[in-house]
Amino acid sequence: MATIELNNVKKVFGVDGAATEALININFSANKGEVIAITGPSGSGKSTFMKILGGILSATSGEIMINGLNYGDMNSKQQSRFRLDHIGFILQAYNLLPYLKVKDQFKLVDKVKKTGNMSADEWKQLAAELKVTNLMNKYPDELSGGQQQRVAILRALYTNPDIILADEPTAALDGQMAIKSMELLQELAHKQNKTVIVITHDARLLNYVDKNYRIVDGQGEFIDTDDDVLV
Ligand SMILES: Nc1ncnc2c1ncn2[C@@H]1O[C@H](COP(=O)(O)OP(=O)(O)OP(=O)(O)O)[C@@H](O)[C@H]1O
Repeated sequence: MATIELNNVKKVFGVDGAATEALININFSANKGEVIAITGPSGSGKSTFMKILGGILSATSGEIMINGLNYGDMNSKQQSRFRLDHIGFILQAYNLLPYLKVKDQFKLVDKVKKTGNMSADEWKQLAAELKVTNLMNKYPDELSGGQQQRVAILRALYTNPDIILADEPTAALDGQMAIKSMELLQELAHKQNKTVIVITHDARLLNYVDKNYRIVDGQGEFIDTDDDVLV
């Protein structure tokens, strides 16, 4: 069974004359243990696709199945709980809370999700790998973009999600750290059987993915990962 399945998904923003068809007819599936790149030109629908996948945005029509459950059948409370338990988001805006020091971002997670998070040892080890150990007493606005992005990766992985949705997770990182982060995501998929879906414009990262789902003008298809068509 696929972990994620989208059938005939459509998303229209606005109404009548002002309507934008961001996604026209999306059919997509992802399995456990896979890293899938989402590529395509600017404005083609990639972020919209990712938001629908993560339940941040609802589809205009179509079916979204995650871990065998129909997302559309859940009420908003069930959807929030499902997201917390199963999905790790690494978004462009880093989703760190501005009024909390880095270390307190994790304490907050412990309050809302009391079980199943990383152990203290796992957390320390990953923090060291991502080079964020010495940033724990800082507020997000005291960090560079790359530092915020690395903390956001740690924060997203802290809950041990089985699905990781990342919107350009390496955009603010230097080359070496970008590769290291992709290796980390690939390892999580291949060794821990997680599903990793990554929007990227960076051709180098295609070396770390199993499939490339390309979206153009709201329509998507799987293409060969050797075709490094990104824009
Ligand atoms: N909240 C919104 N309201 C109205 N239109 C929107 C909204 N969000 C996105 N769109 C439109 O939907 C289309 C797809 O946008 P989307 O952000 O998904 O593209 P993208 O492929 O992620 O682009 P980029 O690579 O530049 O981030 C665009 O035409 C965009 O203007």
